[in-house]
Amino acid sequence: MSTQLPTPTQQQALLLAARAAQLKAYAPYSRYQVGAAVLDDQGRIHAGCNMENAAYPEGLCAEAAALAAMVLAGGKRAHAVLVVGQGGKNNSEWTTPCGGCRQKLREFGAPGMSVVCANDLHIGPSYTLAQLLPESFGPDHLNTLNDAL
Ligand SMILES: O=c1ccn([C@H]2C[C@H](O)[C@@H](CO)O2)c(=O)[nH]1
Repeated sequence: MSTQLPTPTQQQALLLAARAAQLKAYAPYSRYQVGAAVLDDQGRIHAGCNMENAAYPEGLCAEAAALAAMVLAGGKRAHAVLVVGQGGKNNSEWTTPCGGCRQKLREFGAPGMSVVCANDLHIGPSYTLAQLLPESFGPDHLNTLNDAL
């Protein structure tokens, strides 16, 4: 399976959308604002931001919000996702998706989907989902359910 790195133009479009979303993040508790943008099977981009809650576990990650926007718009598969968070000291760090978001991306990722990590200043490394979530569990394990789809 070949990895589908987004083109430089697509990466820039994803970064712009994710950055715009990041600026709208509701993160009063952690003060860690995250934006995410997914490129769907129709070439469209859907963005999301994190949304925290006074009851802390009820918070939502940016990747989950972006995937929900894709689903709402009728998108079926994410071909690429870009996540942007704060870059830490000297902007030398990148936000990588949390474990729960890796599983959510597993549900909607096209084969070879790339996960691009960025911070306020730089586009950083890209990963495949297989790198981020090896030996993963997914819809194909639920054969009986799949038969009904
Ligand atoms: O991949 C990630 C990692 C963290 N967060 C959010 C959750 C929480 O609101 C804040 C700090 O963990 O960042 C995301 O949105 N995506």
